[in-house]
Amino acid sequence: MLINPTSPHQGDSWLERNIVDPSERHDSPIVLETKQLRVFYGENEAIHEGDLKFPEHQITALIGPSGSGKSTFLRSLNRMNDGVATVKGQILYRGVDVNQPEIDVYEMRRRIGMVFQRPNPFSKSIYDNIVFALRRRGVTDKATLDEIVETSLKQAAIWDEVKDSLQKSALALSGGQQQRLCIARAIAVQPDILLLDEPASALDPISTGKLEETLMTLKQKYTIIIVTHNMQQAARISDYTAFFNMGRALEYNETSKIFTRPKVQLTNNYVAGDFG
Ligand SMILES: Nc1ncnc2c1ncn2[C@@H]1O[C@H](COP(=O)(O)OP(=O)(O)OP(=O)(O)O)[C@@H](O)[C@H]1O
Repeated sequence: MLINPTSPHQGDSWLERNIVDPSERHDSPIVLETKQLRVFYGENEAIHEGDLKFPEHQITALIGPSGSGKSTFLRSLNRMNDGVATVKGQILYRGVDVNQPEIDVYEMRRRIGMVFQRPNPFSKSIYDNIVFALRRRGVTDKATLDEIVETSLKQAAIWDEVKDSLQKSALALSGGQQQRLCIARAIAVQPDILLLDEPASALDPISTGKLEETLMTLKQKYTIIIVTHNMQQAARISDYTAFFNMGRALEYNETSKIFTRPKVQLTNNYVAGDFG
């Protein structure tokens, strides 16, 4: 079926969709799953079809044109949209719905951490950025904190650059270093999943390359879901890719298939650069 992306919305039937279930083709368990997800900003329904399953220790990229709902979808996964948007349907983290009223949101966000588009270190030392959440959780032993600082900075591939200046202000770091510091801060609390919303969009190509290398290493320990506008980046680093359009996940498959043999015409048009 030929689809014209500029066609007016004509109900569901005109859209082809092709969503795979990674658990059918991959040994990794599913750590996060959305079911019948719908997200509203007031009357405006920003997500109306986004049932996806995210496999453990894989990188999944969310791609699609501006305004297609990628960030809204991502931010719903750990309830960053609380108070801003209304979320309907289920978001199952290891089988538990994160939207249940009894969920401890603070603890849930420890397990499902987020790194934002612009690096947002606290106006504190590099060391204090990493230990901030740990101290709030009652960890005070200096040797323990020192060890976590070193491990987190090493995992985020920034240790060698900052190990001699841990007491320096985080704001004195370059943008790329600040973003890797924010990743170190997110992993210091031992999350299970890392959500990243266009983490390289404010970075130069060299910093972007370092960030991508870091993410490829981190997937050995964490499940990663990343929103990116950069198609090459999605192709380089992700195992699975979901293509969003007009509030729907239209196609979801292994990244190599999305970029070489997409099944939905609109995905093909998008990855070929015909619109966006
Ligand atoms: N805080 C908000 N309040 C009201 N509407 C919003 C809000 N955030 C997003 N939207 C709307 O929801 C829709 C999806 O936006 P969203 O930012 O999720 O898309 P996106 O695919 O991430 O776009 P981009 O690639 O430009 O960041 C858009 O119509 C947008 O205007």
